[in-house]
Amino acid sequence: MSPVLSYIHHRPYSSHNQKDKVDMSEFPVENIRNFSIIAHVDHGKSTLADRLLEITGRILKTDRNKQVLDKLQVERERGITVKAQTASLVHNYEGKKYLLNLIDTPGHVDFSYEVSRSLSACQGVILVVDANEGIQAQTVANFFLAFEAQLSIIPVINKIDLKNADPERVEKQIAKVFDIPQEECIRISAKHGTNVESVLQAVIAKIPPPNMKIEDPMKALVFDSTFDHYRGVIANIALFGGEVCKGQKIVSAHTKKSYEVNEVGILTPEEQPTNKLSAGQVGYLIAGMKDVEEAQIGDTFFLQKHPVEPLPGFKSAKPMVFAGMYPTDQSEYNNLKSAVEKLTLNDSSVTVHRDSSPALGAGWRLGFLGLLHMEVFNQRLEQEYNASIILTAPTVPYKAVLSSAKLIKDYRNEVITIVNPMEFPDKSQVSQYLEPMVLGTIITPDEHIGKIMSLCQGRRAVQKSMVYIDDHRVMLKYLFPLNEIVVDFYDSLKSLSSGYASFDYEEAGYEPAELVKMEILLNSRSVEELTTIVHKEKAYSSGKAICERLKDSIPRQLFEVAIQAAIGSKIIARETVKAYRKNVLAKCYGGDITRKMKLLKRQAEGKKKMRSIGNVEVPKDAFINVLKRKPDK
Ligand SMILES: Nc1nc2c(ncn2[C@@H]2O[C@H](COP(=O)(O)OP(=O)(O)OP(=O)(O)O)[C@@H](O)[C@H]2O)c(=O)[nH]1
Repeated sequence: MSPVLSYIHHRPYSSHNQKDKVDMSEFPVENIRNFSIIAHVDHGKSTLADRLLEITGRILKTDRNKQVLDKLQVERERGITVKAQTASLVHNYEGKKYLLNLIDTPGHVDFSYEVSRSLSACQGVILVVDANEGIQAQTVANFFLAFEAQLSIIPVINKIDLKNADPERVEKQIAKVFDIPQEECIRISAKHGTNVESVLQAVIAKIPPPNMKIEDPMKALVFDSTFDHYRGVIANIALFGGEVCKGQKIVSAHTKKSYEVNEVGILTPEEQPTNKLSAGQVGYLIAGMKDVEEAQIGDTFFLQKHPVEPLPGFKSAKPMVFAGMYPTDQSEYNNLKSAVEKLTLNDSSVTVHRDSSPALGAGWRLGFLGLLHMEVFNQRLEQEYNASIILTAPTVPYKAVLSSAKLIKDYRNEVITIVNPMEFPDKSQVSQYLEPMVLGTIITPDEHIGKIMSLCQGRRAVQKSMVYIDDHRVMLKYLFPLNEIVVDFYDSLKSLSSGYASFDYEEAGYEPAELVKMEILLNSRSVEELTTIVHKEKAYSSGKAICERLKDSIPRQLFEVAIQAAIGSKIIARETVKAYRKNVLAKCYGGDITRKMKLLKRQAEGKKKMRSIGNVEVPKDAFINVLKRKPDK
């Protein structure tokens, strides 16, 4: 982390905040607005949020404060928002003072679950669209989330300063796809601050104040929660009625446990304690909860003396991608366990189940929202907890309808879900396998349609619709088997379209499929991390490709290594790595002992990054690389 980043990371907000304490008593409900900014990745949501924070005096106009709402190190490095953050802003308009609660939302397709939960605390959204790129797949997905939640939508065309900006064309797209009149669009440059003030005015004028009453019993919706080592769980809440203050006894509708409130306050975006939070307001609450499970997202808190009907929660996040995770060295198990526990405290969308395997020892089977989510989690474990891990091939949740003979023997449910390829039931016990499907939206300039259609066909997808959103851009809908898009579909799509096509997807149930378990063998020993469930039609090509790629990633050893792909006892592909000995001392003529020692030490360190399968040594990072197909060109 650069010194500037570390400054932001640890002390995100300047002392400017201290002078500017927000007095909550100044804000009756009609002067409150709760809103989110939604957009396709990179269309400028965080930049706009920063500008809004600046205009309202929450942060200073310096480069150091750039993208204040993107707090995690991975977010800064990857330039994506992973976790939603909240900030309360004060703004004067037409002689009145308003409290504007901005709830930041992540933009990537993997995190659309976070978007929908942020929206539940809002009455309106700012829909940001890039003036050059126009409407993209996530713009469409996010628009419909907001539309279905019946929120007011303020369309904003950003980056009008760009040379190729064409705000008029984007306004026409918005009118066509979303049925929003062109003249409602606000043209801005978030980067330069141009016209950003009118966005704030639109928030006040067009988004209704929350329709909630202080006289009603206290009802607080938990829309996010984080864990702090000193203070326990910090729950972000939106008050749908009544008031809550320090010292009161509250109850969780979900766990039925009661707590005494230690602190309430608003986020500016750092925590600022207040005397109380009232109906319509958004803020945080601390009540001695030790575990994020105690403040589940979607839960309702109420006062012990005044029980209420809980608010409708959200659908809980459904993991779409599963992988096994094991410590490279079993003696590291306990350290890794505590790192996984700490990380999942702040990311309740990861599911964790203990797992063990004869080859890899004790570990976990983790469920993620998507592959990016999995990579971000992995990166955080390595960066923040210095953990060294082995990840197995990601798999999607398949289902199997067990045949009656098998059912009678095991007293089991008729349909089982398989998240671990090692537990894939044999064909003889199954009457039907099912695979998860998704409905994908692709938006692309029309010159790439041909290549994209053949990419989709190659992924067993079925086209559902094709609509022109303007003269040159097309929106395609396809039904995909989830397995076909999980690993590298997005990379291929980007590379085929020179980066211009965008993609988003939603769940679309299950369909029958011919599935088989494919094992990879190294000198006849199965490599558990590479065992996958594949479609029968794809087994040969995928087995062949994995063997070829493994051949490139396995260094030559003292003996010959046979790499094979097998379905049951049938070998479907084979490659061979010829024997060879790498003599690291070969370059070391003469008798410089310290240099020899150095080279041997380096070789030993290299070996630590290897995993032995039987007597074959495989570099650890070979596993995930081997599974990634090369982007189709
Ligand atoms: N020229 C120009 N660039 C902009 C403008 N607004 C944002 N950008 C740039 O666009 C890129 C993406 O902006 P972000 O604000 O990080 O985008 P985002 O939508 O928050 O991205 P996610 O958080 O990953 O969803 C950055 O390099 C910004 O500097 C603008 O008005 N004009």
